[in-house]
Order: sequence, then C-alpha cells, then structure tokens
Amino acid sequence: MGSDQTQRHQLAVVDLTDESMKPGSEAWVSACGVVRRALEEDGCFIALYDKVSPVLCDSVLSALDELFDLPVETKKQLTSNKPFHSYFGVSWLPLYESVAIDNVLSNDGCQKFAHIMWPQGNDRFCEIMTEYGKLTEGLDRLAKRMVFDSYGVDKDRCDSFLESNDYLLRFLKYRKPEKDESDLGLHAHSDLTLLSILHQLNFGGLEVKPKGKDYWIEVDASPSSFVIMAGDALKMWSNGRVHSCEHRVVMKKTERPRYCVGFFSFNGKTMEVPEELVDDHNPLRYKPFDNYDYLRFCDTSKIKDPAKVRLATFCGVL
Ligand SMILES: O=C(O)CCC(=O)C(=O)O
Ligand SMILES: [Fe+2]
Repeated sequence: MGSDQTQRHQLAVVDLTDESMKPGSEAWVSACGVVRRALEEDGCFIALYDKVSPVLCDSVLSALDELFDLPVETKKQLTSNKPFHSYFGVSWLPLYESVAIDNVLSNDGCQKFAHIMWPQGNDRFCEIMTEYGKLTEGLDRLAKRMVFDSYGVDKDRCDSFLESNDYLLRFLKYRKPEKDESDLGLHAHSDLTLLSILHQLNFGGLEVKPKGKDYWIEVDASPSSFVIMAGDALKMWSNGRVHSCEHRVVMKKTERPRYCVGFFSFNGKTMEVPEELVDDHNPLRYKPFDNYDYLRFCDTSKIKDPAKVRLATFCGVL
C-alpha cells in the first residue's frame, strides 16, 4: 500500500554531531521540538552521532563474527532472571539470533558475559564492548535530556531519572534467507523499553511503521546513524503522548549476515507520569509502574496483545 506515501514520509534526522548544540541554545530548543514531534508521530528519529568511530564499528563487527561463530549450545547458556534478557533464537524466526550483555556499564557486566561465551574470558571483546557501551550511553543520555526538556521537565529530574536507568546491549545476527525461505528477519513488534537505540552495523533491513499509518519506512544503515526509538515504558512515562514504535526487519539480498546492535534502556525504580504531562486535555492515563514488572507481565501471553491493550491492562487508569 502507498509506496508514494512511503517515499514522501521521511523520518526526522537530528544532527547531534554539532558541538555548539548546547542545552538552552536556539539550536537545542529547536532540535528538542523535532525530537518530540518525531517521537509522538513516528515513535522514532535518526540521530547523527559521530562519537562511535568507523574503526570502532569495524572492531564491533569482527567481534560479533567471532561471537556468533560459537556453538549454539554455548550461546544458549546465557540465561537471566529478567525476561527478554537471555539468548534468543526460535524456530519461527529462522534467520534471527541474539545474545545480550546486561548491565553493560557495570564493572563486571562484560566480564560475566565473556566468561559464559569463552571459559577463559575475552579481554579484547570486553574492551570493545565497554567502549561501545559508554559512547552509546552518551547518546542515550542526550536523547532523554531532549525528551525531558521538550516536555518542560527539568534537568535535575532528568538526572535522577537517568541514575536509575539500566542498560542491556543486545547483539543481533540475521543470516541470509535460503531460496524459498521468507525474508522476514524479525516480526513486527514494539519494544518494552524506555528507549531502544538501534545501530545497523553493515546493512539496512529495519523498517518502521509511523503511528496510524499502514505503510513501512525503510531505515538506511550507516556507521554514524542511530535509530532512537521509544518503547512502551516511555509511552507510559509520557502519559501516552510518545508513540511506542512498531518495527520489523526484512532481510535485504546480501551474501553476508546482517548485524545490528541494540542499546536498550529500562528503569530500575518505580516510574510515574510527571505532573508536567498531565492537564485537563491530557488526564492521567497510567498509574505508577515498575519497568521490570512490566517485562514479567509481558513475558506470558500478554506480549502478543497489541501494545495499546497490554499497556492499558498493565497499569491503565480506568
Ligand atoms: O535488528 C534490528 O534492526 C531490530 C532489532 C529489534 O527490533 C529488537 O531487538 O527489538
Ligand atoms: Fe525491537
């Protein structure tokens, strides 16, 4: 449906490489407006961010080749008591496989992961992923600060919110489809996160569906462009203003596997809608909630419900 519409619908691009864009400056205020509109209408925007260098991207790519070459039995040893934090590979998504480092920025997050994958550990892998994680955290903080600013929620509240953010660094590999196999890499879904930052390392394939539309927009890959997407938790925090982005992956015709890195944020403390986002036109829609309770809630059959329904059943104000 509507390939013309798809071509006309461009996702917002926000250039965060501009060092002069400091909070409070004219450029910052205008960019915050773009971010807010994009998250409300499309659920995502493209951030241009050059702190993660092409050299680091290449190192991540080689590290991922090495990681995914390990036997499936080894990767399956990655388990977690948090839902959606373990190895993921299922027969109904034959092209897709992923593993993740929980608490990637903690002292032992990477080390614990590396010891599961390589019994002797892997210092080089940890160095690369720690550097990558820190730089991507910078982008996450910037994006959240822009969201808070755009809704008039002050810096101190943003800082204290960020203090209780947890980060999961997920590595995703998609093999090329065999002849007669579907090219669907990952089914349409929205994430349970606050923000999901997706970095398509070598090939595109990610598609997003803008709010209320019936077409998909392809997102190009480049080392310096990151897709910043709102998840269900940010939708609840924003009193339903932000759209929790629906997305999927359709594999391109490539010989090489596609690699993507997802930097997913959750909040470890009870979250509530800030008072700035509630008024007569926008009455309170969600009760205070716990992000990890929400993951546990979705871990059962609820994950199959449309995002709107599962959010309302989880903590909607009746
Ligand atoms: O591979 C991608 O581009 C998307 C991954 C994704 O949507 C996810 O892990 O939730
Ligand atoms: Fe996703």
